[in-house]
Amino acid sequence: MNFAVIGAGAWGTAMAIHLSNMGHTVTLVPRRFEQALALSSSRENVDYLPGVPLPPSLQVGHELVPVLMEAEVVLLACPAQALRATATKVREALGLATALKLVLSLAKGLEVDTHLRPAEVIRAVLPDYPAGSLTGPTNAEEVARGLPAAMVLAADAPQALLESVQTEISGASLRVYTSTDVAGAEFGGCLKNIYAIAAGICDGLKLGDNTRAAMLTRALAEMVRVGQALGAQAETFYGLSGFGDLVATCHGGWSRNRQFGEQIGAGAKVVDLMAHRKTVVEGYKTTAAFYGLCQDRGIEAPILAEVYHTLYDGKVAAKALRDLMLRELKQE
Ligand SMILES: NC(=O)c1ccc[n+]([C@@H]2O[C@H](COP(=O)([O-])OP(=O)(O)OC[C@H]3O[C@@H](n4cnc5c(N)ncnc54)[C@H](O)[C@@H]3O)[C@@H](O)[C@H]2O)c1
Ligand SMILES: O=P(O)(O)OC[C@H](O)CO
Repeated sequence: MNFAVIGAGAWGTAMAIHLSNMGHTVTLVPRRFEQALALSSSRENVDYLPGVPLPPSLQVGHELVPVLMEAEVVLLACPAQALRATATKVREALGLATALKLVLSLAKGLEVDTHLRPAEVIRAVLPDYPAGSLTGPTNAEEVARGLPAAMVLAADAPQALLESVQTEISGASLRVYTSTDVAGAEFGGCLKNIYAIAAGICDGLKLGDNTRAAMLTRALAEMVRVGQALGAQAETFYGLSGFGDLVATCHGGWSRNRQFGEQIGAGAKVVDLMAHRKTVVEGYKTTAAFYGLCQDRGIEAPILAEVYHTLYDGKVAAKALRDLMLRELKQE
């Protein structure tokens, strides 16, 4: 199959490496021309995924027009806040002669101004193509190194198309499940970043395993409540895109969302952390988006609300935790 991966951060690069190793025709298209040149010459993404060589068969492109003439599946591998602009570039470069069958987001965040999920953003920009997300517990470096992982392919697309893409992406190192609950799969991937920040805050405050277990369990309950209230199916949150990604991200020493929370728990200022970032922490803006949604719709999400107050209102993390602990008591 012919894949175009638009965006060459850690995750786009890792997926391009995986697909290329599966024998597919893959073109990785970085945002900047200089990055395309650097990747082509060094055959390594030194900025975002150092230490993993690009397979010789992986093509690095810069011009979208020729790439999109051949691509059957386009993976949009940028931060959530850049998804609309990236999808717009795709729309502008798509000619009448295109093989395109499916557009997938790899991003895990809501668009902060509109509160839209990734597939909704894609659909708004590219209404003529089936859209969805490829999501789940997948740290880029592990996927790039071929360590076994599993994911969910959720899209509003004909089942035969979903199954054929599932087959093409799956192999001994990546097992892909399909889902038609696009909202549930996407909400899971977005929400877990907020709770990974919360888990990191607990680590930064030097709390124990009991705190972490309590936080994760209540976070899952909150994900189900928020997701269901927004139209997703509860059971999706117990799968790879929900529980699976929550566990991976909250435990993973590598997770940028968890590390960000850990620094806040240890006393760092959010503005300072955001000012010096090169890589994306999706949970930061996505917390604001979900907080707005929950306020608008009257959805009770106390952990999410405390993360919001910690990130945006200068609330001290230890006070946020204490307020969660001292909420009114209730049945589980
Ligand atoms: N890294 C992972 O392990 C991983 C795994 C699964 C999903 N994701 C998700 O994939 C998405 C991309 O993450 P990543 O890890 O590849 O990011 P990254 O932090 O490694 O790189 C950021 C990328 O975004 C690009 N970028 C920054 N601002 C942009 C803009 N305004 N317009 C277009 N592109 C812009 C940069 O050029 C770079 O390619 C995120 O939503 C993330 O949650 C990441
Ligand atoms: O490093 P993070 O926190 O962005 O997490 C990356 C992936 O979403 C894990 O599945």
